[in-house]
Amino acid sequence: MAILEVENFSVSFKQYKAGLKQIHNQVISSLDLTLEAGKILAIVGASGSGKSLLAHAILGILPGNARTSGTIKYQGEILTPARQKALRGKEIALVPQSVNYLDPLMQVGKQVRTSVKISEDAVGVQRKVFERYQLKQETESMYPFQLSGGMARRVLLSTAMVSGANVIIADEPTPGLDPVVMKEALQNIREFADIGSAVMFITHDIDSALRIADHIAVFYAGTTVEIAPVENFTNKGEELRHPYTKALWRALPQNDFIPIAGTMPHPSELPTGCLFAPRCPLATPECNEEKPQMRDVRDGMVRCIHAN
Ligand SMILES: Nc1ncnc2c1ncn2[C@@H]1O[C@H](COP(=O)(O)OP(=O)(O)OP(=O)(O)O)[C@@H](O)[C@H]1O
Ligand code: NI
Repeated sequence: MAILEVENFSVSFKQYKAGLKQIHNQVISSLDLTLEAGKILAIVGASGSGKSLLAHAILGILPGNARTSGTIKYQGEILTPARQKALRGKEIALVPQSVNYLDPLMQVGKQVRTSVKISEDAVGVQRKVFERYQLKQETESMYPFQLSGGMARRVLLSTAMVSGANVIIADEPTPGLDPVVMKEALQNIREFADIGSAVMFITHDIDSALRIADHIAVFYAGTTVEIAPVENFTNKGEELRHPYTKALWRALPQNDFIPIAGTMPHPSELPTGCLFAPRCPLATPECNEEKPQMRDVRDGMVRCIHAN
């Protein structure tokens, strides 16, 4: 069941440069995606491709100078700024990357309790979740600066878990972890889906996405180029649809380990046609004419006129 639907959604920033020259940064373009209950959609893409901005758009925490168009619906109804504010941290929760999201001046137990539903026993729920994540009871009276990295990660998970949110957005929750801790962190994210939440898992790392996600959305220069079931990431990538997804897959060390030539275009200088065309081995003159629409191909979606 679709819980969150992003439809034809775009985000841009107007910025002034020296001499009052105005530049227009199109950071998310015509994006469509859907989060389903009990499923993980991983958002995979290079740095600067717009992953965090999408998360912030859903939560309603974009910077004030951002302009948006298109719609985001939660349980079939449009998410207005007022609704986003009311649902944030309750029905739509963020698992942030960094402990900096915690209030440095508040004991962490207390912080977690503020996310417990009003109808429930806050202290009891917080202690239970700390036990679940193997945080000793004395942790509750610590301040964020006293936590180790691992403890901080579990406190952040606790906050999302006690909220009982229907939508969990995890933005790069696993950078720089050793393999054992990584496995646990990924398992923790999977658990949110297993108890019925719709999960958006943002990561640079295709490998960790493939370990827990149901579908992978590949981001490039502010939009999805492909949404594919994880099973398609196999062998030489024959089942994948977009040349960029195939190239990303083949670039992994366990595959051909061949980097993709060229760089992603900056949001102020997007090509008029297909955003990937300047780097694409399959590009033809038509690719430069207009932006390809996202279309259904087999059991996935792709934005490429040549895909089949
Ligand atoms: N407040 C802002 N004003 C103008 N441009 C911005 C602003 N915030 C982000 N951007 C631009 O939007 C683009 C997308 O940024 P975003 O943080 O969403 O990328 P990301 O995919 O999350 O990258 P990373 O993997 O490094 O976290 C970048 O080019 C960034 O410079
Ligand atoms: Ni980011």
